[in-house]
Amino acid sequence: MPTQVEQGTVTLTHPKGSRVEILLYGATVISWIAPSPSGSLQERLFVSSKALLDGSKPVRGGIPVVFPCFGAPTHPEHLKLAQHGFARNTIWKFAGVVMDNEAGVSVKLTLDPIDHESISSVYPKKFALSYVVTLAEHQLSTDLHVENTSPSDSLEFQALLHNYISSPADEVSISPLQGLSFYDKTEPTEEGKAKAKVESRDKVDVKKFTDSVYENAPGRYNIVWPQGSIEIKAKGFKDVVVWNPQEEGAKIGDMETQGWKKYVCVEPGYVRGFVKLEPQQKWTGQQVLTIQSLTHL
Ligand SMILES: O=P(O)(O)OC[C@H]1O[C@@H](O)[C@H](O)[C@@H](O)[C@@H]1O
Repeated sequence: MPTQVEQGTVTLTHPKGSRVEILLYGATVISWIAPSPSGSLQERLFVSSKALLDGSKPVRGGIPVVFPCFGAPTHPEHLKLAQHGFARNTIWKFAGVVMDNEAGVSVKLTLDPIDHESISSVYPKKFALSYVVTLAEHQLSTDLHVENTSPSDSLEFQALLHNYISSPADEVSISPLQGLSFYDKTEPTEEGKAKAKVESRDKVDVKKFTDSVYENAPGRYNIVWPQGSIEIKAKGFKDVVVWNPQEEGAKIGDMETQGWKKYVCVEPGYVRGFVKLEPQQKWTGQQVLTIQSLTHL
């Protein structure tokens, strides 16, 4: 059975051994196992050993879904929402298998605010979310679909797929980001955070505390370390956030000891400004994570 739904978790398996686990809570992908080019199966996502998986708080790791605000809310319609919005801590519905063939297996999860008083009480907008997760032998795709179901109001939102890519943080490099303008959230003052910088590095590392929001990014990123490489392709997400807290991570309650050494986040998003959907319009943001052979680089 390539798809199993049990106890709030959806598990997809591929004949070649790849596997993905998705919690209905937050539609959070909490595990992606995929073979390296040499064939050995490896976990590709970091989840903190202190992460709570019981639905009491967003998962520290995997791929939380950020919607409708990124970071602390700034849009007037989002002011009652928590950091990164409600999609990552709401229970989604399993809506069925979308595809199941030799190439891969794909499922859909949905979130309708009508089912959640916790959302409609703070965000009385009409919209529908669906999330399609597709597993192939060396690849994981996650597509977020947003529909404005209102007959009369527009919908403005931000969205981001907050992957935690398992990798040695002190050895990774991320490219190509050179020449892009970015906002450095590690700057101590609001003025510093709001001032655009230009990325001068050919290969970006996260050896120090990094929280950078690159805008109008190319939509294709390579994360490379001595033993491996993952490519991220993004569509609909014009920005990308590179985050690793380094020692600042010790302040995060559900971060395991030195957990920040085990991952890098390279998060495709639409987070500078807002996607604006007119009544009945739809939008899709997609990320495709692919295990790469180092010899292809
Ligand atoms: O602790 P949270 O809410 O999961 O957020 C983690 C990080 O998420 C990143 O996307 C943000 O750029 C960071 O500023 C933030 O610290």
